[in-house]
Amino acid sequence: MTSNSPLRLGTRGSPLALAQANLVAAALAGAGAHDVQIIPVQTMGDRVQDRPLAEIGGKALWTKELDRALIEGEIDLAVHSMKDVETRLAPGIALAAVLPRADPRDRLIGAATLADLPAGAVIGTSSPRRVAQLLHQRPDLQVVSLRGNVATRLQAIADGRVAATFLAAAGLDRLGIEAGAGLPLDEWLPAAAQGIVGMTCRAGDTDVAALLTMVNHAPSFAALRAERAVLEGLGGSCHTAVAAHAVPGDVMQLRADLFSPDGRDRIVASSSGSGDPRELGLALAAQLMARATPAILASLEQAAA
Ligand SMILES: NCc1[nH]cc(CCC(=O)O)c1CC(=O)O
Repeated sequence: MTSNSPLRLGTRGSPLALAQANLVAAALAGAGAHDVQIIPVQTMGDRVQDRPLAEIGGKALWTKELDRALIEGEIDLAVHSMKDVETRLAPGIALAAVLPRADPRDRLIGAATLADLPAGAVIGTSSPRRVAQLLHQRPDLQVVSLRGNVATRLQAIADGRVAATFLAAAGLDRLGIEAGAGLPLDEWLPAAAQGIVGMTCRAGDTDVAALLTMVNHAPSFAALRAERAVLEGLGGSCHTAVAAHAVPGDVMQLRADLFSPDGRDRIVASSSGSGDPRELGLALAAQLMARATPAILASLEQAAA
């Protein structure tokens, strides 16, 4: 990058991804980088919409093409929903900054509360975490796979194909869609990193890294590191039914729930500390692992395979 060439920002092409890219471009403009070119890149995750993410190869589907575009110098930074970014970054890729976290909660669409769902109702979601959390509280419900972008999933409710679904509040808010009821954090934890938009660049690209550091929101980055460390410690992937949420501060509060895939077993753990967020997350993962049931251990082994 030279000072008079545009900064090329790579993003997925979905409406949500583009909204997030625009937020990053606005933040960069605030830091003096006014010449930002947004470059949509199609990923495998966007192309294959009819099968669960866990089945078609996991989170790397969202990032691989953007990673390649970075490494090959087609773009200077990439913007990601951090919840979709694998725990281990690809070689040569660095996570440089995050925006201030948006609402981290899941929203239930189709009913005001989980208790309001009629017995046996059909719920659409393809997230192993949401399936397990739901069945833990409501084993009577039926779950069917439902993928696609936010609009597709809302349409499934409108069409009556499912009675309810879950969407991240952050995504709905960024798209300006008012729908659903936020699930309280004390009853329903979100995915690690939910609501956090991150910026990656080539490792060693000090010019871009310095610019991104100017827009970084340090408390959200700290929360992200703790939550991602929970996944790291579990060897977690998008197959794993795990939820984690950190509240940053002088003393960070971290909670995580780990479920068996059928939702029958749930391990809850929490901790707080003022040290390294990653160490806090790894320690919490160790606590969870020490108490994991046979069904949970089997699902973690399967996810790692
Ligand atoms: N898995 C798709 C995905 N990745 C990030 C978000 C929402 C935005 C965010 O969490 O920052 C969503 C949609 C959803 O789960 O409803």
